[in-house]
Amino acid sequence: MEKGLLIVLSGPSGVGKGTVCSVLRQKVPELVYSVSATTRKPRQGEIDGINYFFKSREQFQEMIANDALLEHAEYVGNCYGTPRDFVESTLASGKDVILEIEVQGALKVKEKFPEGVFVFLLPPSLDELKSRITGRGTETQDTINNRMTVAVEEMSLIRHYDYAVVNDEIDAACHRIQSIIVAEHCRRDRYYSHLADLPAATEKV
Ligand SMILES: Nc1nc2c(ncn2[C@@H]2O[C@H](COP(=O)(O)OP(=O)(O)O)[C@@H](O)[C@H]2O)c(=O)[nH]1
Ligand SMILES: Nc1ncnc2c1ncn2[C@@H]1O[C@H](COP(=O)(O)OP(=O)(O)O)[C@@H](O)[C@H]1O
Repeated sequence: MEKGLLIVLSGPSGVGKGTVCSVLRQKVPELVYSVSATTRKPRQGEIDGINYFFKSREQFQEMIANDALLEHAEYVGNCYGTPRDFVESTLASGKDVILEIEVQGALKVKEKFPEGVFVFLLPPSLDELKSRITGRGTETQDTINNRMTVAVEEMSLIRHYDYAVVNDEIDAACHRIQSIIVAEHCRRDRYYSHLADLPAATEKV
């Protein structure tokens, strides 16, 4: 069976990754979202196992020691990581998986899955980024400042990505990502055996 596509979506805090991902999941229900582990405290309304697997530092270290994470990174004082088994088994079953992760983790995934599709979500401007993260109302002023500093560093790594998508309008950004997924499937179809009868078919013409 063909493996599914691994789609990695990164972008600075507040750019709209979570929002775009949840709209994308409604539009493309067959796309499987990987739930990360984190040591960050749950925000109001976040549910363990749905938004994240919320872990203590000790539990997170244990996951690392057991090689249970495909990648992990520290981001503004908290640890985040992608559970390995879920991603590998879902891809092996032929389904597409989307990871919503920061840049350091994405670059580690790229080493292991160079065939992955790496998409960077950009804000229309830095001013708009700051007003989105402030408007969300989940972070203290200190955290917002730290995240803005990290955002600028992160954006300098965009050259490692295959695609840049500006999140000006949510639906337009989702549409662009859907187009990327369709295009990547078409690109990979060049190699796969389900087209094996094509030469025979063309010979007949
Ligand atoms: N490396 C890595 N980063 C992750 C993972 N899960 C989430 N992140 C990233 O960690 C950063 C902080 O996430 P979070 O605290 O939820 O803040 P938010 O993305 O601004 O809502 C974001 O850039 C996430 O994309 C993961 O499994 N691995
Ligand atoms: N295209 C957009 N236009 C305006 N606001 C947006 C857009 N995308 C996301 N937002 C808002 O920006 C804030 C941050 O979005 P969120 O998805 O939490 O970002 P991230 O997951 O990248 O940190 C939220 O309040 C969200 O409603």
